[in-house]
Amino acid sequence: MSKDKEGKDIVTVGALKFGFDSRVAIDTLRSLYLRPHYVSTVADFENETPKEQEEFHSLFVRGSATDYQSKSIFHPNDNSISYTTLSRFPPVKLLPPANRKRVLVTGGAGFVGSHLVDRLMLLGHEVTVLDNFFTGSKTTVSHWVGHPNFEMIRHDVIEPFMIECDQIYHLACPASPPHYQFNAVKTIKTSFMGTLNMLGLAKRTKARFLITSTSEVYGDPEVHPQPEDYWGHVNPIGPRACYDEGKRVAETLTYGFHRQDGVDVRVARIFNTFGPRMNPYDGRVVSNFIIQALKGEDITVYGDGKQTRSFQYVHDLVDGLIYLMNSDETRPVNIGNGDEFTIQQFAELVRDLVVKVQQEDGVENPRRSDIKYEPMPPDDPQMRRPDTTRAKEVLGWQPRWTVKMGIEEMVRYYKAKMAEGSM
Ligand SMILES: O=c1ccn([C@@H]2O[C@H](COP(=O)(O)OP(=O)(O)O[C@H]3OC[C@@H](O)[C@H](O)[C@H]3O)[C@@H](O)[C@H]2O)c(=O)[nH]1
Repeated sequence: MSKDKEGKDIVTVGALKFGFDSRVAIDTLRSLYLRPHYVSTVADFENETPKEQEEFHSLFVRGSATDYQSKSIFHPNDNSISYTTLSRFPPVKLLPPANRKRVLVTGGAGFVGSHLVDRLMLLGHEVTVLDNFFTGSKTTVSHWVGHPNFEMIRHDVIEPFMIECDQIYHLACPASPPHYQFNAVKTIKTSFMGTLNMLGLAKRTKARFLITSTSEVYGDPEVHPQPEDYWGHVNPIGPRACYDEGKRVAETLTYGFHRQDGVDVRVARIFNTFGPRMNPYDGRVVSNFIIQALKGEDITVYGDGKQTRSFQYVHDLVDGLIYLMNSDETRPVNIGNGDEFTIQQFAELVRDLVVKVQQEDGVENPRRSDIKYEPMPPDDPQMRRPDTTRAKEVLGWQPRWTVKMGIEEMVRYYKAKMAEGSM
C-alpha cells in the first residue's frame, strides 16, 4: 500500500472536480503497467497438446492479480513470442452519452500519454491515440487494442489530421534531451507545425485544446522557484533550443488561436516527471540512474552533480492535466513537484532505494553502484523547481506522491521488465 505525502493510504488517484469525475483505483492502474507483457514457458511447450496449452494459458488469465493479463507466450528455445489478444479488458465506466467525451490524445503511446489514456479509458471516454511511434511504443497501450472505445492511429502531427472530437490533449513531441536533439529540425517542426495542425483541428471542431508545454520554457532560470509569469532565460541558438523555443512558439501559437479565433485553450507547463513506462533507453536522469543501479553499473552524474531538479510522479501529473482540461483556467499552469534534489543527492537516493527493493525481493548482497562523473551537457539548467501556487489556487491540485514512493514503484516496473527478458 502506498502512502501519500501526509502518510495517508493512496487508494485512488484523481478527484471529482469541475464536474468531471477522474477517480480510478490505483490497483486497477497498476494492473495495467505492472503486468508482464508475455509469459515465459518451458522449452518443449510445442510438444504439449492444444488442450494442455490452453490449460497453461488459462493459468495466466484467472485470478484478480492477473485478470487482464496477456496470454502471449515467450518461447525461449527459439527466442520467439506468440502474441494473442487479451482475453478480457478491464471494466470501464458506463457513462451517459452527454458525459462521454470524444478525446484525442496526440503522443498517446508515449510515457505520459499512455497513463493519460489508461485513465480516460477507465473513466469511460472514447479515446483516439495519434502517435508516430518515434519515441512512443505500441506496447504502452496495447492492452486497449480492440476495445470499442479505443482507436490507435499511426500519424505524424506535422501532417494535418481530421477527426470529430470534444477535447484534444496535445502531447506529441520527443521530451528527452538526447531524443529531441537527435533531429533538432524535426523537433521544432513537431512543436510548431504539429501544434498549428492540432489548433486548426480545435478551431474547426470547437474542441477544447490542452498543450503540454514544459519547464524548459524557463531555460536556465534566474528566478527560483519558477512562477508562470517568469519569462525565462533561454539560449535561442543552443542545442536545447529546438525544444525550448519550439515549446515557446507552440505556446505563442496557442494564445494566437485563443485571441484571434476564440479557441478554448489550456497550457500545462510540465516539470521533470518520472514513472513506469518511461522508455529504458530514454536517456533522462531517472531511467538512467535506476537501470544503472539495477544492473550494478556505475551511475553517470553529469558535471559536478550540484545542479538541481524537482521530480514528480506520473499519476500526479495526469491528475493535474485532467483537472486543468476541465477547469476554466486559460493561463499557463505549472504542474510539478516541489521536492528538489541536487543530481548528486538524487543519484545516492536512487542507489539506496534500488538496494532496498532488491533486499526486500530477496536478492542477497545486491551490488551498490559507484558514481562516475561525466561532462556537463551545454546549457544544462543549473536549478529547477516549480512554483505551484497557481495550480493549488485554481485547480486545487497538489502533488500527493513522494519521490521515494514513486521511485520504488518504478524500480519494480523495470525489474519486472528485466525478468520477462524485454529489457
Ligand atoms: O545520466 C544522466 C542523465 C541526466 N543527468 C543530469 O540530470 C539532470 C536532469 O536531466 P534530464 O535529462 O532528466 O532532464 P532535464 O531536466 O535536463 O530536461 C527535461 O526537462 C523537463 C522536461 O520538459 C523534459 O522531459 C526534459 O527536457 C540534468 O542536469 C542532467 O545533466 C545526469 O547527471 N546523468
